[in-house]
Amino acid sequence: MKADTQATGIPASRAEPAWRDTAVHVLPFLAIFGFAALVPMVSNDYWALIATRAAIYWMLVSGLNLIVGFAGQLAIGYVALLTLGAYTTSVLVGGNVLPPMPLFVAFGVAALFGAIFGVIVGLPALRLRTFYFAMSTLGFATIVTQIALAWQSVTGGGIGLPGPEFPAPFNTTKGFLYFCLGCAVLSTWMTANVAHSRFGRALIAIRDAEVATESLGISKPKMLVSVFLLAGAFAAFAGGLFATLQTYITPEAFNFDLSVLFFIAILIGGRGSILGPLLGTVILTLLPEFAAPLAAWSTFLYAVLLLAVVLVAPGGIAALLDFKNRRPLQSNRAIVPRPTLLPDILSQERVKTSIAVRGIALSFGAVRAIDGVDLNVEPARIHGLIGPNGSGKTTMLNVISGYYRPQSGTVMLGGAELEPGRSETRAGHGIARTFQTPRIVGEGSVLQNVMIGGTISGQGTLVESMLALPRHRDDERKLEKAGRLALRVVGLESLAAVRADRLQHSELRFLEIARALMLRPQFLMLDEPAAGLSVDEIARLGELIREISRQGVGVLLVEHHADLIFDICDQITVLNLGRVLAAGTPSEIRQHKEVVSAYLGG
Ligand SMILES: Nc1ncnc2c1ncn2[C@@H]1O[C@H](COP(=O)(O)OP(=O)(O)OP(=O)(O)O)[C@@H](O)[C@H]1O
Repeated sequence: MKADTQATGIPASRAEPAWRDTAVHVLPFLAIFGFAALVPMVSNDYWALIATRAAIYWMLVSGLNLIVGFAGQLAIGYVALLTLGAYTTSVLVGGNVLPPMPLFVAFGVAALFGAIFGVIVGLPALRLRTFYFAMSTLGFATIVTQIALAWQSVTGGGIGLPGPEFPAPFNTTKGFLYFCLGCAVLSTWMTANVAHSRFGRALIAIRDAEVATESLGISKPKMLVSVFLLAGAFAAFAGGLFATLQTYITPEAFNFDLSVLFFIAILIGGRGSILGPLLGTVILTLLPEFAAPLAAWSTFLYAVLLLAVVLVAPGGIAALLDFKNRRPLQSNRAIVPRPTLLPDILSQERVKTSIAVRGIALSFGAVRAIDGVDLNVEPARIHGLIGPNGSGKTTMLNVISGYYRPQSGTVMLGGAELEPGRSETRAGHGIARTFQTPRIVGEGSVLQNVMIGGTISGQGTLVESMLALPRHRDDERKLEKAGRLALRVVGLESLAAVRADRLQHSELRFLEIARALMLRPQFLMLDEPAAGLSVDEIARLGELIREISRQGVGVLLVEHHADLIFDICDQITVLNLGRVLAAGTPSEIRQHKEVVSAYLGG
């Protein structure tokens, strides 16, 4: 099992020997599960039952963690899926509706129901923002409980019904604990595999850098639906185990406190981690045992604990355990790109087509941001787009990259129109971009951030990643190799393992270029890449951009540094108040009277 001890959920460095890296990540899990396995030998049945409960809760939380901790979706009412699984298995095994079903078939059906309802509960996340989505999941939890109460002929209503019984050797306290521990180990392994895959990285990117995710061709709806399926199945399976543990279930067993426990376990554990939320689940399951007189106040206790964690360690348990990122970084770091390595990473297929922008107009209310602009981005050429603040440069870039839908005009690529307002389609056409304000996953390592750029090049499915099958391993090998190469190209390889939010602003700009290169782009659009860079860094950036274009890539460069623009561009378009003021070669633009007086200065 490969799992993390740091806040990102994904191992950052291979600098240490592989076995030591693996051991450091796996040992805490072995210790926790090993300790749980020893409980029946060193204690009584009561504590074995508590350990069983923690294992069942963790099975649910491990799936929910991908939704909350990784994808950042506030699914609070997940007790609904526990309830669904508990009633489905109990009803099917009990034969209330159909002839009694074999136990493990009933668990399979429950997991299937859980997957389907997991998507139904999750769908609002595609449209609703944060708290509205949280409310919708709570609403679902209430509906499920009400159905369990009202549908007496099947669920027994308020009186309830017996949970499914397990056959030997799992029909003893010890046997059932080991069965649940086995399920918990399996769910940890599967979710850790997802977390360490291109899917896990994409989920974190959806959470922290959604706009960048779209530019890399990652489909948020597809990603979210996949994890809703997975988490729903895990939660319903856990529900079946919960019903067995309870021996008899009534709707009151599935109260709001449980939903809060699952959710807070992830928050105090730390976003984007597996070990943190596992520890969070264990702590919250044990808490009422050690604070028995306060058991009725459990929600209050959870809230206090959450508040304490937010105040003392905002990154949760995972951040406390992230020792690697406490080491000080070398100061006076110089970024030294290696443009000569570019042929190894860029696509060798050269396109002859250009991006042709015709008659684009876009207003924001009364502000006419772009007013009938034409321009071409040609392969192997650098096209500079300059103009005063507010002249429409970034808006133009956003129209080409599909973030804005223009009110009129077209963006063509080799004779075919690029779909307006569909940014996630551009990566597939080989169009990459960077952002005026770097959009990165701060809690992710530099290498992970770059690997996110290659997400769509992977071949394996989510299920293959979950089970660590060969295509997943192959994808990871290739992505890591390409990521390290991209970092060498931009000169950041020595920072591969460092959390991205520890980087200097100039380093983030080069990091975004490395991420864009992972798409092996035919076109690269750079939004003020020299902003905040020193003179030396700008010179190196210029050389890098020039070499990128020499490799056949068409570059659109939005920039305020006139020296850089005139130094490296083949063609320049000057915008003013959303219109083309001038277009031509650098020497033509230098002599353009209006440009000189309006923008370059006398
Ligand atoms: N999302 C938006 N909503 C409303 N107005 C916007 C929006 N985006 C841009 N604008 C307006 O459109 C105009 C063009 O903005 P844009 O950011 O494209 O200019 P720019 O040339 O990139 O400026 P800068 O060099 O300062 O980045 C400005 O007046 C800006 O205020």
